[in-house]
Amino acid sequence: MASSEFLGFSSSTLLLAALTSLIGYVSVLYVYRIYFSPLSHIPGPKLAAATRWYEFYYDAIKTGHFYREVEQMHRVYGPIVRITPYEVHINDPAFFNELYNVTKKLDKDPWYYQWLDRNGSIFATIDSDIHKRRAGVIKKAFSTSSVAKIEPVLKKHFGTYCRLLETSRADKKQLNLSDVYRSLAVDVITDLSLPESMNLLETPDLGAAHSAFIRDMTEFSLWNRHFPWITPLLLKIPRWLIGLQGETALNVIDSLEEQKEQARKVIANGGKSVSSKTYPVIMNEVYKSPDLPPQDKSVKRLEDEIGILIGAGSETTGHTLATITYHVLSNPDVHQKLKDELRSSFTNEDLEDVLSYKKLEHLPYLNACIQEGLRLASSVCGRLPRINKVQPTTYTSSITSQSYHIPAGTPMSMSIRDIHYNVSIYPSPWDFKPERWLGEQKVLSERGFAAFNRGSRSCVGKNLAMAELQMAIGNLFGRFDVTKEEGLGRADVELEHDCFSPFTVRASKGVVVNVV
Ligand code: HEM
Repeated sequence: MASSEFLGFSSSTLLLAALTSLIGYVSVLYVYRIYFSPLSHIPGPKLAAATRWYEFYYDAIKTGHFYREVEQMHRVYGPIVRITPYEVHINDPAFFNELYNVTKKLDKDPWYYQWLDRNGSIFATIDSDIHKRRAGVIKKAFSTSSVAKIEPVLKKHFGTYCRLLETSRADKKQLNLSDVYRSLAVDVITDLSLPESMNLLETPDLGAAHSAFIRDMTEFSLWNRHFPWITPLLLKIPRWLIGLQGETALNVIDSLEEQKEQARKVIANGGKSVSSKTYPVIMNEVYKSPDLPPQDKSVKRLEDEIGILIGAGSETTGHTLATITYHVLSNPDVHQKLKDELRSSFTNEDLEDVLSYKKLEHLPYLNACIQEGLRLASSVCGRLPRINKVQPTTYTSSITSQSYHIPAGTPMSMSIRDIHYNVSIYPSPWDFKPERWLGEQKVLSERGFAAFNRGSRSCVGKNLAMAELQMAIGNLFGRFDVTKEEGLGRADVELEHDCFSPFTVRASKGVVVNVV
């Protein structure tokens, strides 16, 4: 047999046959997906309906730009669009409560939520029943009464934050609050949940390297969504080889290893606190919980939970705080009103010490600024796909009254940002207007508010987050005089890359301020 032949066929004949088969397969798939799929009646661009490579291009190659395509699809095709061969996206505030509530037991979409390779965390747990079991312990730790008990922990970390502001004032040195806010949130969440706290605000770079690591890892993970073998494979590559890729790749690997180490410590100590922590440490509580089976206490599952607590607890809070700070400093009237409220509500003696959230939670203007910041920041910008495994769903457009049948098993997603920027709920949605949350407009504004999502999969850290937002903004504007660094602009807080968390343009230096 000649080397260029196989079973009597020449190599060129074989190549032609392979090519013809491939073209045939792709054509049949295209025709099926566009004309015969159970989703073929849902409007949307044909290319997006034909192949997931469309999303891949904007999501992975263009780093989190698919959201822009989805927004454009809605402008062209209306409130429901087929954004991939398998998924529909809806932009209609009237449908939000139907999709995200406590009564319907919807699953999360495994394809979408696998991107961080944290599949054992409550965040990425797909099945609603397994989620209920796992989330119980963590929800208890963040209930209003539990957050009240950890006030001393908050005061300690916000004390460090206020000292940094004082030092910055004394040394006349600018402060990058984008980094400081993220690090502050990491210090709080790691103190509350891990055997060892990270104390990033006590490091020379105030945690800037950690913020960079979270961003690099999250952006890289977009590729993992499309090729879920990438992260597990990366973790098998020897450290020296990864080192050839540079510092960033090493930082990612080292931080992941550190999280694994913390999980091992929880197990090795049998869930007992070995540090000076006198309050229940969340991961210890998870490990000791009688409600969880042994498989829910493996190193990998604890490690997944730790990674998510750190990421979810810091990026969201950090981005929201940076957004509020930028907008308050950019609106002199708002800035003045906020300072007036804070400074007239406390004595000089009160203002010498860290203001606790218990003193701040009832101040109307402060909380209006926070609500408005949560809305504009929409710190979870990723779409949130849910699946009803059992029953089909009917979506009726609140605008055209047209109904669409969505088969059981279809991922259906909505984006919090779409609701928060809807003109019928929030007129001039791009403007920072704390007044929306006061007086008569408040009812409508609150009806649309979804920063922490709604229903059974809503944010478990909401109470902690609110306390942190109140303390960070209340202390900053109540106790310090701050000005914007020249050049600071809206792009420094605006969503550019949707990595589930909103990331700004890479060139941004963050929200840099002077304390005067
Ligand atoms: C401004 C701050 C925050 C915002 C805007 C926010 C927003 C959200 C949203 C929208 C979700 C739902 C995600 C989904 O449906 O897939 C969520 C889930 C979650 N958040 Fe937050 N979050 C914030 C702060 C925190 C903090 C401080 C923690 C710390 C514990 C935290 C931990 C979590 C966890 C663990 C989940 C997954 C919950 C589950 O699936 O049961 N978040 N958050």
